[in-house]
Amino acid sequence: MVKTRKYIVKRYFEGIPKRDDFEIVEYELPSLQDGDILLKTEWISVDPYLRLFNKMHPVPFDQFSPQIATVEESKHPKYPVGTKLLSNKGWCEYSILNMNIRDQSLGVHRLPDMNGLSSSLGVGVMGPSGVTAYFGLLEICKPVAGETVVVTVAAGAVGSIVGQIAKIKGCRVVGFTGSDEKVNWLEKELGFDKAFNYKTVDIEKSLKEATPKGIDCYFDNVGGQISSIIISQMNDFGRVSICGCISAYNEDFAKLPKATIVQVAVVTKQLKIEGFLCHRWENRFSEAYKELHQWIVSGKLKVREHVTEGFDNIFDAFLGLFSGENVGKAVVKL
Ligand SMILES: NC(=O)C1=CN([C@@H]2O[C@H](COP(=O)(O)OP(=O)(O)OC[C@H]3O[C@@H](n4cnc5c(N)ncnc54)[C@H](OP(=O)(O)O)[C@@H]3O)[C@@H](O)[C@H]2O)C=CC1
Ligand SMILES: C/C=C/C(C)=O
Repeated sequence: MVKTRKYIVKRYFEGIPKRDDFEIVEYELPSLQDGDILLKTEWISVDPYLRLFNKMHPVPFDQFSPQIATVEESKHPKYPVGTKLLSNKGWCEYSILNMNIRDQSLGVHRLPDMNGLSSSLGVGVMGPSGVTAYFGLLEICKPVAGETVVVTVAAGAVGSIVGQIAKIKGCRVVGFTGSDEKVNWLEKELGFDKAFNYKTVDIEKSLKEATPKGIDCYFDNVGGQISSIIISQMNDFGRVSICGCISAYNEDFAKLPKATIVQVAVVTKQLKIEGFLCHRWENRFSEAYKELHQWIVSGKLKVREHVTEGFDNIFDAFLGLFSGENVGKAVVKL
């Protein structure tokens, strides 16, 4: 018998998530049945969308999130001991999956070939964050060399990849982020042409100065007033990829502060604005992994992880997303 622990959401979040919205439950897993595999979790991803989709299930529910686990015992011939899987099994130490009766909501995938890279990247650049940046930028913004790309939440898991892909494609890249340390990292290490701390600069003025040829593409991770300002400064036929709006996730959507309307700019500049969920390109993920991997090993794409250690610290790692603690992808090592 294997003893395990998992986080259960016992109450919906109101405002910023609180530790006692969760309960940690310890229990024994049953013995394996035909088709079952026993998974030992190695890496857990904490993501803004856990906040956004908090009310998707009736409470209580097991906290979902991407995680990487290794098969420790197997009663399925195609998943021998040692196989590494990415799934949405969430915040738990061990779990059992039946691979004959596949639960689609768990999104179980074999880890792509990491060729020597850390398996933790399977929840980051070689996983959901990578495909979000890759397809969200290339398929929706379709940046062309010489164009100007702006990205918000630029030092995060998705934004830091977006900016670097745009540079690889020959664009001028401007990023907004929440600290001077992050600004330095973007400019000095990732090669952004310009980055700003949105907490301390005049956004409208700084953006104008940093984009002398205007803005052709905007990758929006944040929503709110900063996005309205960026959209209002776009060039004719600009493209906006709406990836997320983290500035609103802890707010009551019915009482959100007003942001400047963007319709005037959208109509007069004939902008294209499209939201997306990364799963849209699921059947093309391998294409993205191949190219992202090549960029990483050739040194064109730099990857940074913000690693928290230990099952008991998962909640703190999650909360850190909303105060800007992480630089790069936030992951928890079990
Ligand atoms: N559409 C899709 O399929 C997907 C969408 N997403 C979205 O992409 C965005 C980025 O996610 P991800 O890269 O994983 O997370 P990050 O690694 O970027 O972590 C969160 C960061 O958000 C910033 N932040 C937090 N609260 C606020 C706020 N109130 N205002 C402005 N910035 C804030 C902080 O950075 P800072 O210091 O810069 O403020 C923080 O470090 C999110 O909106 C997420 O929902 C992610 C994955 C898939
Ligand atoms: C799958 C993730 C979606 C968002 C909006 O974060």
